[in-house]
Amino acid sequence: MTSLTPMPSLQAFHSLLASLPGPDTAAITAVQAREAALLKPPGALGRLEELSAWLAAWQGRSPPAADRIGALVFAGSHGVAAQGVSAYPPAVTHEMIASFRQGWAAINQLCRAQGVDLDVIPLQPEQPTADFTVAPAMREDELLAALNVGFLAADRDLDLLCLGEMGIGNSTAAAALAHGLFHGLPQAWAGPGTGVDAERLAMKAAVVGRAVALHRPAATDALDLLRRLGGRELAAIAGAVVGARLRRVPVILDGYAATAAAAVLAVQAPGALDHCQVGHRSAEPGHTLLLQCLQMAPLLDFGMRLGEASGAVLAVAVVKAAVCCHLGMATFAEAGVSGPAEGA
Ligand SMILES: Cc1cc2ncn([C@H]3O[C@H](COP(=O)(O)O)[C@@H](O)[C@H]3O)c2cc1C
Ligand SMILES: O=C(O)c1cccnc1
Repeated sequence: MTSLTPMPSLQAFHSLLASLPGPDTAAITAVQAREAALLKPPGALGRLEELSAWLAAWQGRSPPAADRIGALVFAGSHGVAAQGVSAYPPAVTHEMIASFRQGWAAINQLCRAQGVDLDVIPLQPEQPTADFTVAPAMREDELLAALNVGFLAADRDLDLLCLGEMGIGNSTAAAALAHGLFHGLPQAWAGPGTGVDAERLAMKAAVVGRAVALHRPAATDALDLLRRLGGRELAAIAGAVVGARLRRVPVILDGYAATAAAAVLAVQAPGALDHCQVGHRSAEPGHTLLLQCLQMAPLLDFGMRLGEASGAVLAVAVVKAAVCCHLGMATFAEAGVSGPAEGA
């Protein structure tokens, strides 16, 4: 069943953001009532219990499910890569798209391990965005088109959606977005990405500083910063987050790049990421800062810094575990186990 139609204008996207559906409070209450009756001291499953309630809230049903799980990897090319901000050449973006199709990449194996359906969605990888140190990365029509790619890609029947990216140079775009949205110092937001040396890292931070100095004064709002500093794959992630919200599909975001793309929505419309979890804390230092700004706690902390939705898909194991406990455990009454001691 599909139900989303392309957004005709950026104004339409703004309107959607201003009227996003909220959580299903009856489903939350039902999950919490069952959790309280299950065979464990109340709250003893910690965040697993919270995850069951979160899933139910945003799926709009109790009990929640975690059977049909998808991962979308959006891929795009960045003009800023020509500045030498990555340890790898821009051609890797295109080459990795081919590798995803062959099943050779890390994300292919993680999806197989977790029972997740993978879709790789290229956004004109042969045509880099403009170098944002000299001009806005995208025109308004390009931003709208990329948002729509993500928005419509999220239009599927799923219990959970993992979002990630591929795009050489996009850890620079992520740093510029984070710096543009949350201020601080460019050096705090720029990290090694694919593994640049100290000299290149200093140059990358300078690129981030120059880009934000150029674009922030002119930007009309957070979405306009995404147009100026983002890439097509990052805009597609933002579009997919909104599409999933409308389809009542909870989302797991991947690392630094995916979280920076989604952060645009949080700044534009507080609460816009309430149906999202962050799958892991990336080893990219800016991700920790960004999570603090967003007040989001990652599900895992595995020292990963890959992208490709890898951290989001790995975290699916945790969400599945939450649902298995919620559905499969007996209640005290069913098991005939004694409740708390009197007066304890
Ligand atoms: C072989 C290879 C596979 C990857 N898969 C994801 N990325 C990751 O690295 C890129 C960001 O780092 P930077 O900003 O330093 O270019 C993105 O494409 C991201 O998805 C990869 C990078 C490489 C080299
Ligand atoms: O956390 C990420 O998204 C990330 C980190 C390094 C390189 N590419 C992506």
